[in-house]
This record gives sequence, structure tokens and C-alpha cells, in this order.
Amino acid sequence: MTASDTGPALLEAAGLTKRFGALVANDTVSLAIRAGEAHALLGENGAGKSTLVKMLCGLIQPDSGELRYRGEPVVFSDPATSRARGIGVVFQHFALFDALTVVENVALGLPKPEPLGVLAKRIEACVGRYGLSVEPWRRVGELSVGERQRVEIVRCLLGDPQVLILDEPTSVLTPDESEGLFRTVDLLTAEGRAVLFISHKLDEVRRLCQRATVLRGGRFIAEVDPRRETSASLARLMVGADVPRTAPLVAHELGEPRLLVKALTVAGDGSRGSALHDIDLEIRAGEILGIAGVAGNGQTTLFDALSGERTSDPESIVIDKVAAGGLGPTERRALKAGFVPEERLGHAAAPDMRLSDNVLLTTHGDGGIVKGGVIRRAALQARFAEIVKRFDVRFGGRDPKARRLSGGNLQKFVIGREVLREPVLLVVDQPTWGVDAAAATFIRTTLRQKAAEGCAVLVISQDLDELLEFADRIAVMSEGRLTAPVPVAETSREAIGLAMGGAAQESVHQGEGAHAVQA
Ligand SMILES: Nc1ncnc2c1ncn2[C@@H]1O[C@H](COP(=O)(O)OP(=O)(O)OP(=O)(O)O)[C@@H](O)[C@H]1O
Repeated sequence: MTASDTGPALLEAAGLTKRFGALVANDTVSLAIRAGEAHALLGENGAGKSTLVKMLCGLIQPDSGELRYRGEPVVFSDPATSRARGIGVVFQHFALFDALTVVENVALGLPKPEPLGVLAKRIEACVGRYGLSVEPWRRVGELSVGERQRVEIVRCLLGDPQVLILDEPTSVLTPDESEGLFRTVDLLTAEGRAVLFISHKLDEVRRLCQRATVLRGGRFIAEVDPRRETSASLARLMVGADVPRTAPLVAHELGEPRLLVKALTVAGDGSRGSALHDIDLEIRAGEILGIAGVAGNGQTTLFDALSGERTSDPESIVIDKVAAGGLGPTERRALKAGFVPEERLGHAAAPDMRLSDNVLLTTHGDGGIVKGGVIRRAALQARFAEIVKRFDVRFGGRDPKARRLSGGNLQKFVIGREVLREPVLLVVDQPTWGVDAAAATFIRTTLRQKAAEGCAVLVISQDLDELLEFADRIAVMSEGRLTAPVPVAETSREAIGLAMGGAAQESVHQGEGAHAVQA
């Protein structure tokens, strides 16, 4: 299908403006989403994409401008009204209850109650039709982020939406899962539905979408056919200038082991993560170890075990020569370890606390900011200002609550907060989730610099290309076990992909991975 032969406009924004205090988050923005198309919404972090989406679904009201549905002016006073008219949204932050099953969560969002058995059958039918993999009777707390996202998508699809809005849906997915989602999107558009696709992954946008609207600084910049653009030309439209590439690797000596993990075994806790079996790894000063894997294979438990949210045998985790397995997060931070969890809102940052107080959350044990139990406000403000400046964290106002930040800007803030603590060990789960191309480059370059300065860095990421680009060695997590790490130069995308599927438990060396499958 070409951009010109897509159907009539289903949902239109005509000159929408939204202000937050002095900040104009959307300035007379127009957008038309047509029947049968996948339409990308592009822009840097803070460009105003989420604000526009929130107006399209009635979560917030525009200050001026008009919404039209099938050519008629409409007012969506709340999300229930837009849902009833056929607009479904899957946000970056999921609204699911961990303690409930998938089917119970879906039931909570229904306009009318329905027996759970009947609903489970409807979920199974929807899952089959759109090629999604979701088990209705599993507890949401046991699900990976990727699985939770599929629950949210199914929940939306059960409402029979004509327009489905997906806010950065692939940032938490493996390449295979993303391909699965694209097939779902293709099926939906073939049925004449429209999909609005927000993503920072420009290759995907070019592969999936027939049209793209670009925002910059809250303003409409262009509507283009992304298939006729390059990733560089799209990025240029978003940024208004050329986007830098990741700095080349600076050769440096490796030092002492900063992190030693020995025979780490942790039971699954039934809510957040699956069990770990006999994990061994070592990261030396100056090194970046990447951990790849399909979400839900124990990465969350590994993060929790390393950060001290789950304790283990004291000797099973050694940070800078100190047995740390039995220590909690604050004690591990006192050893100069820093942790960036996957979920930035709610885990890495307290949504209703101001940003400066969120700085305090992980720096209260560092001598410079709290002394003798007293918060040194000036030092805290100085650190806050430094994070904002060095990591280019953009927001309206002086010190907003964390929940007011755009997703990518909050991610930059959390990374900056941990990096500026000058850690000797940094454990980062999904470092560039939701950040734009320029910020992702900046974050990877920063982590490399930290390694060059002698920090040991462990990066858990579902983005294989990211790991291949900036890790020194890669190991794969599969069913709670970790393959032996191998240097990036000695492995390949294919070998890692096979190990991610559990095909090669022993190693991700190029030859051995392929061999294991043939055997
Ligand atoms: N409720 C709010 N109060 C104050 N400022 C807000 C609020 N919501 C958004 N903003 C600000 O509006 C601007 C646009 O944010 P928005 O979340 O729309 O960006 P985005 O393009 O979705 O970014 P990202 O790619 O990082 O998700 C940002 O500067 C953000 O801090």
C-alpha cells in the first residue's frame, strides 16, 4: 500500500495546543490517522508525542484546536469515551495488577462484568487471531515486561478498536517478539484498522509504517512516507541537525575484578522473577559485560540479586572484594555500586516525588549530600543541576515530580543520577529503553567512558544490536542459567539468538552455537 492510497481519515488532530504552565508541549499540532495504515509518530524525547496521544484518547484536554473522528468534531472527555468510539491505547507504563491473573486484569477494564471462563475463551480467540502469545490464567506478577505488553494489547483488542495507539511498543521486545508484533500490526491494518506507532527505532518505522508525522519541540515538522526516507534523514527531521554516532571504543587495560558472582542460586519469588541456577560471572574494572536474553528468563531476578533487593549467600556476590550477597541495596551502594532498574517510574524513581528528592533516593548514603543525618540542600541542588545539565534532561518548571517527565527524559535522569555517584560497579537493566537515537548514543558513550575510567559495567538488554555495539563480552540468560561470556568479536547475532532460544546452553561462540543446533 502507498501512502496516497490509504483510506479516509479515522482520527484527526486539527491544530491542537497544550500548555503545561509556561511550557507549550503541543503547539498547533495536526495529524490525520487513516483507515488501513500504520502511522508513525516521531520526535526526540520531550518533543510532545505522549502529550498528543493523551489528547487523542481523552486523558487530557487540549487548550485549543479540534479532534475529529471520521470527519466529525468530537470531544473525548475521558479515556472511556474515546474507547467507546474505537480508540485503544497501549501506554509505555502498564496499568496491570501483579497479584491478579491476566483474565482478572482484563475483566477489570470491561464496561460490563463477564464470567471469567467466557472472557478467557475470548482472550484465547483474540490471541489466536492476531498471533499473540498470552496465557489467560497466569498471574501478571510472573510475566515479563514483553508478556505484560501483550496483555495490554489483548485488553485493547477485545474492545474492537478502529484506531490502536502503541506507545513505544518494541522498546521492551526481543527482535523475534518485535517481528511478532509487526505481523499483528499488519493483520490489524489489513482489516482496515489504523495503528499509530510511536517509536525511536527508525528502522522499524521504515519497515512497518506507510506514513510518519514528525514533531520537534512540540511543533509539527513534516508528514513523510518513511519508506522513502533513510534512518538518518528521519533523525535529521526530528533533531533539526545530524545525529552523532557512538564514540569509538577507546582501548584501555582491564583491572581487578569488581564483581564476582559464584554459584548464585536464587529461588523464583512467584511475582517478579524466575529462579536463577548456579550463575558464575566476573567483571573486571574497565569492562562492559552484556547479558542478552528473552525477557522472563531470570534477568529481573539477577538484577534484584545484584542490587540487594533479594539477598543470597554472602559469598555468592563479591563487590570490590567484599562479600555482599547478604547486604541490602543501601549497603551495596556504600560499596560504590550503582543500579539502574528496568522500570524507571515506580522502581528507579518515585513518581510523586520531585526530581531533586529522587536524587536523594540513591545518594543519601554518599557523604557529600547527607552528613550526620542532615541533608545538605545546597549539595543536593548542585548534584541535581549537574545531572540535568550533563545528561540533557528536559522538562517544564524548575523541579517537577518524576511523573511529569517524558519517558526518555526520566531515563536520562536515572542514568545520570547513578553515573554521577562515581560507582566502581554499575548494573544497568535496559539502559536506553525509550530514549531517542541521540540520547541512546550519549548513554552508551557515557557507560563506555565509565568503563574506561575503571568502572565494571553490567548491562542487561533485550536490544542485541546495542550489546553487540558496546559490550566487551556477552553472555546469554536462558531459563535462569547463564552461558559462559564470550568476547563480542568471537560471537554473532545468530549464535546469540540461538542461545536466547535455549539452543546452546554451553556457549555463544560462533561455531559452537551453530553446532549445538545441528546436533
Ligand atoms: N503533566 C505535565 N506537567 C508538566 N509538564 C509536562 C507534563 N506532561 C508532559 N510535560 C512536559 O511536556 C513535554 C513533552 O512531553 P511528552 O511526554 O509529550 O514528550 P515525548 O515526545 O512523549 O517524549 P519521550 O520520547 O521521552 O516519551 C516535556 O517537556 C514534558 O516534561
